[in-house]
Amino acid sequence: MASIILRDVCLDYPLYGAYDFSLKRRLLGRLAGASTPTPTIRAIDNISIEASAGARIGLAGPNGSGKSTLLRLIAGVYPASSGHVGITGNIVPLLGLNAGVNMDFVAAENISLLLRISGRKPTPAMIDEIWAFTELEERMQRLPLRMFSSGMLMRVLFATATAFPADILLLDEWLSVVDENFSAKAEQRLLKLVSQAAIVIIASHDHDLLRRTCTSIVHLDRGRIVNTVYPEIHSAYPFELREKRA
Ligand SMILES: Nc1ncnc2c1ncn2[C@@H]1O[C@H](COP(=O)(O)OP(=O)(O)OP(=O)(O)O)[C@@H](O)[C@H]1O
Repeated sequence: MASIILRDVCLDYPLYGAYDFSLKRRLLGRLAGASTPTPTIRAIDNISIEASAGARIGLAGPNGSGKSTLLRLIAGVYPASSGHVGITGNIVPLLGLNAGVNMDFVAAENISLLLRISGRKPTPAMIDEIWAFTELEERMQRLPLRMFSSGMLMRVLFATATAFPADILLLDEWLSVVDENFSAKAEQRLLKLVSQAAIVIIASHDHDLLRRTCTSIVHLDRGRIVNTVYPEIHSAYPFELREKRA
């Protein structure tokens, strides 16, 4: 049974390069007996959330409030700095372009890589099916991803990430660069994935979208939960995928 338990979770990003970390300065500091802790920024500050099957959670809040970081933490991209994180179920994170890909590898290799990261053993048939969904020319399978336009890249990543059902689906900025034709097809595939997933978490600036689709909306500010509201009417289906970003 899918579940998410976050208890008193904090996440600090190290701020490499934001200060003077020259070797000379650090050596002098060491000689003088001073310790030089890496400065950090607290992006997630003491957050507790529990979700079980059926939960549709919206994350709202101004730019920099921690929505994307929280999704990445749940996806396991970043470890928590403190607190307890308990996740049961397989996660499909749709967290934007480039996550987990190597732009110098050819498209087919990247599809294999992404499938392996998500715990599957890629077969030629799987890769062919994913490629067919992209509707890109056959020859492009053997080109490095850096030669793809952003829309083409999005097609490959989307087709791969949504190829298998998820227990937990995480949605951040998504689909904004895909052209009209692909978008309708992608929307159908995503709606199917949303309806099959036990838990869905959506980060968005579109409050109408969140009210229509979520069982609860968590408002964040500076990494903290300000409040949680429970919209009375929601539906897992009629959802507009083109988010309005602030
Ligand atoms: N890789 C990083 N390194 C250091 N700090 C980061 C990094 N990513 C995000 N931050 C900081 O963490 C905080 C939360 O950022 P995050 O991207 O999670 O916010 P957000 O709510 O998703 O914002 P937006 O609505 O603009 O997408 C911000 O203060 C941001 O500057």
